[in-house]
Amino acid sequence: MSVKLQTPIDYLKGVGPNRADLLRKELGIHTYQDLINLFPNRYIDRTQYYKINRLQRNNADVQIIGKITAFKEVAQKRGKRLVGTFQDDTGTMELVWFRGQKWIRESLKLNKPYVIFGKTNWFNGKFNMPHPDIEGLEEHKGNLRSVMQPVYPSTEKLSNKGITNRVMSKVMQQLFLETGKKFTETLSENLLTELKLIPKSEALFNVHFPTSQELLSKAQFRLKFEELFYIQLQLIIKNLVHKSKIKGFPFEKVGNYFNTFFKAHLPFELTGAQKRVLKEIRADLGSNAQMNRLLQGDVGSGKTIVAFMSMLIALDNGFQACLMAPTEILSVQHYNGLLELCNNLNISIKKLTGSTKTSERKKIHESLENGDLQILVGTHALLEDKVKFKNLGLAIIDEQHRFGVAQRSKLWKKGGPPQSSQREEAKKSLPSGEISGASIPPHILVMTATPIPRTLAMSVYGDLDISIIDELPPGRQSIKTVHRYDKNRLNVFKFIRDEITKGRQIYIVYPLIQENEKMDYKDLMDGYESIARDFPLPDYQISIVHGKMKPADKDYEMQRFIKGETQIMVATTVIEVGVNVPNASVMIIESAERFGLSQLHQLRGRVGRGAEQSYCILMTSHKLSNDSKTRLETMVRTSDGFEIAEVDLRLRGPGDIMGTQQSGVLNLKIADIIKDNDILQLARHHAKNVLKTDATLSSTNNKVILDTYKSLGKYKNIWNYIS
Ligand SMILES: Nc1ncnc2c1ncn2[C@@H]1O[C@H](COP(=O)(O)OP(=O)(O)OP(=O)(O)O)[C@@H](O)[C@H]1O
Repeated sequence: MSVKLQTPIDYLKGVGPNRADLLRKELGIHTYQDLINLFPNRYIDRTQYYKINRLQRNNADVQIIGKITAFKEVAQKRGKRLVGTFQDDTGTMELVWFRGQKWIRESLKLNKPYVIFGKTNWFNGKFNMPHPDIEGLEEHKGNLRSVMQPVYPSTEKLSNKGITNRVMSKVMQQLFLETGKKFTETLSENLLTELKLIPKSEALFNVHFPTSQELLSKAQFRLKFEELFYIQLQLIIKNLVHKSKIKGFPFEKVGNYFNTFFKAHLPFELTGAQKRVLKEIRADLGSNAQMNRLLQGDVGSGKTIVAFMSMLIALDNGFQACLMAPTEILSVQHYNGLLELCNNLNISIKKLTGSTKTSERKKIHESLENGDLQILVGTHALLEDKVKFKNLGLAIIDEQHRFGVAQRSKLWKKGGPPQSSQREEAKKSLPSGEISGASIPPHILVMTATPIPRTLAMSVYGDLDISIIDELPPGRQSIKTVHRYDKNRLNVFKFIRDEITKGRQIYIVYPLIQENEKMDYKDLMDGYESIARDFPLPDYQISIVHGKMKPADKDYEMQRFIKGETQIMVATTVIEVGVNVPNASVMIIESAERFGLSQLHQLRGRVGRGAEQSYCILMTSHKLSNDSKTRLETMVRTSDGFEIAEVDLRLRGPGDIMGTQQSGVLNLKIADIIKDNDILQLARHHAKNVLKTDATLSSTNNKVILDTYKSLGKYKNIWNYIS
């Protein structure tokens, strides 16, 4: 059987070289197996028949039994059309063909019972059906698709090239005929029995030729479960292998740095969530495995202190730590924040960014290599080859979405040479025969302020451990969010004046979308000028920050705002992540309809960081699309980052959410990451269970799972294994 499924699609009767080419190019179908795994995306109920006198205008999926009583050719502007009079016991209508007329005339017989299927139009006082799907009544009765007709994805696109849905169904029938309808089972007996799943062969048959809704549902459930099960199995195994194979340095103790800070210098009491997450990190760092953890926390939830205290554990064990942020502004801010926290602890900390002067750079390189420097904060400048640590024990990455996996792995190699003394010490505590020092990577903590819907996190980051800070520090007031139109601008400006009089600061953010950069900069500069007119010197001071400014100028403007020397900050989204100015209490987002939901949420997170009541005003001037309306309404309704992320996922689909590209979620053939969330949870639960009792999948019962798992490519196509 396996030989058969690998057969190139050209060999299937009814395909031929032209169709084979189309199938390959347009649908990526090369073999019999690819074809079997092209699942229909919907089904038409073909047990219902219309009567001609019950037709309404523009009915889709209409099926009628009747006969053709006459043909005529009608001249039209270019060429002619063929018209057939079609009659049932209630009336007549017309069938129309604009091409293939000769063949139609030859193959269809007058007065023979036919079943026609298609979309009806109303033209010249009559119903007609152009290019109907047509078959003899007898043939129709014996046809499997006469119950529920599958509609295959993309056939619409290909139907004018000859691959109609009907052709696809025929080809599929032929395929099942040639393969004998028998396919190797790919789930274990235990799973089949426990979950009452139908066998593989039955599922494949019923998904392509369903004979009832009930069987179709069972077939879909089984195949969706299977698809998600193997993705989850793969992710969990990856995580387990990581934990058992990739050794990390066990940070055994919590020492002076941590304890002194905790007892004497903690600026506030930690929230329950911060404590829980710190415990999770502490447990990772103390184990023999390398930590590979994602720290999710909504904007303003207090990730920085967690990051800092994790660094203290590294320092307590004689290791260095680093923190990498995606932008200069953010890394400077992190640096300033951490510098303050380091103040009483006598810790050496430096920052390294693109604008660090060469002489300073040299000093940093030296002190990193000789171990004098304990913490380095910076941008991707940290990844440069010249940056060598003596013994990097913990690397923290803020907002890794912007860095990507390749850069994350670059940090892995920065651990430092194996001969350093702490490394030697740490190695001694590893079980004997483990990986050599050179290949022991630092622990990695990835922080993100963009909540990732749990469903997606499970699929995309299933191989990372995830910690969530789901509690805001006490005393935070919710940010009042409103949507205002351009015509309300005067009121909005009055509101800004009032807030400034109270001593608050204001952000005004303009969109900046790369494709339209020129226009956007013009909008920003026009906006700036108009604000400068309405808020004139010397009463008002305005900062402006955008991506085209030199880093030093940006920093200067940013610092003026942070110090409270300016009251208004006009900016593009460069201030989107992480910027922390507690006195800023109003966020005005211009052309808010142009921002994505998670971006709006991030921007709003820049206010509400102090004790004062804060506001977010979403300004729009244009007519809104439905999606934009949903985005703005969601922002006004809720400030829960996870809820917002769920809506975002529904609106944009997983494809646009960063990080999904590397995962299997985009290649799903039958399951839907959003709609099939329940099946996903079930699949994850069972994948975990199977591995809990039989981690190596070596039991007889799990042999089928092991075989299937082994034949999986790197999620490229989870269905490449039936044989
Ligand atoms: N437990 C706490 N109690 C009171 N204030 C806290 C607590 N934790 C953090 N904060 C304060 O809350 C503010 C936000 O914290 P932080 O900057 O760490 O948030 P964040 O999670 O990094 O958010 P973002 O991703 O938006 O930068 C800071 O001013 C910080 O000092």
